Amino acid sequence: MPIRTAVPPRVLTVAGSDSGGGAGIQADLKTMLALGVHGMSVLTAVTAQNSLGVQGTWELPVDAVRAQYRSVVDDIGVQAVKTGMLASAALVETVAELLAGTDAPVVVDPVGVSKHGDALLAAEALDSVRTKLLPVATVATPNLDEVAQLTGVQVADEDGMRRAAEEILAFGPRWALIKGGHLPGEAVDLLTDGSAEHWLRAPRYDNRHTHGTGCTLASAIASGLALGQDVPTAVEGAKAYVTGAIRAGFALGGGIGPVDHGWRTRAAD
Ligand SMILES: Nc1ncnc2c1ncn2[C@@H]1O[C@H](COP(=O)(O)OP(=O)(O)O)[C@@H](O)[C@H]1O
Ligand SMILES: Cc1ncc(COP(=O)(O)O)c(N)n1
Repeated sequence: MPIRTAVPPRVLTVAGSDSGGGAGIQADLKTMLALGVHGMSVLTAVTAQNSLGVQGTWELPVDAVRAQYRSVVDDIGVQAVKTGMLASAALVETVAELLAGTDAPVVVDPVGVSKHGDALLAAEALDSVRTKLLPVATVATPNLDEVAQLTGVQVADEDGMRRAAEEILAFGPRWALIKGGHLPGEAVDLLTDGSAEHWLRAPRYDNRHTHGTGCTLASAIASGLALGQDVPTAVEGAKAYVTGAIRAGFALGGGIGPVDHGWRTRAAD
């Protein structure tokens, strides 16, 4: 077999580790593999986590985050970046400062609380997310709890999603993707840059195994951007991927199981 010379686009996730393998760094790298890009990681925190909740969290020192980022960017290079759990104000500010220096598109998933209600971001870090991290985002992907934390807007319907998007865009990201996964009915998300409005609709699967949906969606968007897609195309492809992964979610553990990142390669059963 000839030695391959072409290289895939490279995508970097800056996020926390989920020992259960459903969310965080693990979800991000699995998504990237499934979507045909080379995934790389800057670890910000380690969680002891499973389908029942988060049993422990350990943050990495800011120097360890800076060093990982420099190792990846200075040698291998990145075509897109995704951020997830950043844990503390110091880590949010360090990551925002590093990303201010990249030309690559940045997808910010402003992770606040896990599906089980465990805090993944210190309350005093919210202001750094608003003023330092969101301004460097190409796309910000808050869920409705994160919208409430960041803007105070309580979304109950699609008009509320529009209001939420305006408030998120005011912090400076180029696009806002407001995820309506926590509303009843269809799984509806709103993508907007303040002028164009794209509504993404998918059937809601009555599947409680949704651990990692937000991480998966944001990593899939970053993968699409690295492959050269524009933002609406990357978001549309990511929505289709996460919808399939939710539909195929695994009943692992005694609580909320993970989505199936490999659903496209697994035979239907
Ligand atoms: N039960 C479900 N069926 C289909 N899509 C869903 C379901 N729950 C969430 N989604 C979709 O999954 C993606 C992640 O949304 P959400 O669960 O709100 O994010 P997070 O994981 O950050 O809380 C969104 O596109 C949302 O519409
Ligand atoms: C390390 C880490 N990062 C992110 C999430 C959010 O994922 P979810 O909202 O699906 O619990 C998580 N639970 N753990």
